[in-house]
Amino acid sequence: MPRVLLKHKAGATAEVYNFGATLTSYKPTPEREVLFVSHKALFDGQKAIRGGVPLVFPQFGQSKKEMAQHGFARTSHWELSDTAVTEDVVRAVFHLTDTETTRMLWPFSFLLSYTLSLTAQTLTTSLRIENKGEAPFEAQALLHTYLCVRDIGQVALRGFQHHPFVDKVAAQAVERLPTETRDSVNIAQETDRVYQTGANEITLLERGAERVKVEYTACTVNRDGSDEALPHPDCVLWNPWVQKSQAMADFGDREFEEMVCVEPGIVSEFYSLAPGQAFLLEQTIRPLG
Ligand SMILES: O=P(O)(O)OC[C@H]1O[C@@H](O)[C@H](O)[C@@H](O)[C@@H]1O
Repeated sequence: MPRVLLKHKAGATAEVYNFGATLTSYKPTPEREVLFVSHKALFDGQKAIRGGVPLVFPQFGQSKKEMAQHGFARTSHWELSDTAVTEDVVRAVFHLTDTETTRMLWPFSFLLSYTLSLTAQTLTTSLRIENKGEAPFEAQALLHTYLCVRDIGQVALRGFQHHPFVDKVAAQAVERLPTETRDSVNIAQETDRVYQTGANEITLLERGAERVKVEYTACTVNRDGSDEALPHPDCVLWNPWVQKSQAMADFGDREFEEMVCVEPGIVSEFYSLAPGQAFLLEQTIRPLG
């Protein structure tokens, strides 16, 4: 399958497949991989790639049953529309527009532009969703970032404290959302939470040492170019743990020990975009230590 390799003169590299515009590798140095991709991931141009950073759009989950879980962006073939190399940044831009197939699933006209910017120390992935039609539409979007870890038992995540969350594992209706009380969140069971966080920054620690930071923002861009930040972008925290891992054909039974997903997005509701308006959802992955 076609893919694009970004190489920074300082040594960092990134690899992106046109299929889903899925980022599958980010190495800040030749020896260090930041992203997790399952050994059983399929690269068949049909199934979403299990790992890296699949793009979720226009729905998170499957509230519209006629559309696949997490939408069609991650299983569509994107076009490489631009590349650029400057003194500091290596950049690639991918585009996806509506087709007859997408309009059958979701009857709207859109332009998705996905920009990957590799610097010596960071990788920024920026998804711009523009309403190209004449009617408003409602959508959700998320950057489904799979981070690799050495041992999930030694992992802690900072940045969720004080934020309300929906616990998708508990799956029972609650009158008021619980709030995260822990400064450091560890993972010792199936975890699937939508944090309604305004923190905009999650830090992953391994054995007490900071390893990687995911910084993120979301905003609406108006027709005239002005923008308004969404004060509370969401961040999903996911680890399938034992049973869910066994149930996934494209994921190893014990691979839950080697990954955790930190997924910035706008998913706790559907967001409305007027004609000509756009959403910008952006994350910067910053390896540390
Ligand atoms: O198997 P999929 O469709 O890639 O989804 C993986 C997971 O993605 C997460 O974002 C969801 O919160 C989980 O509920 C889901 O299981």
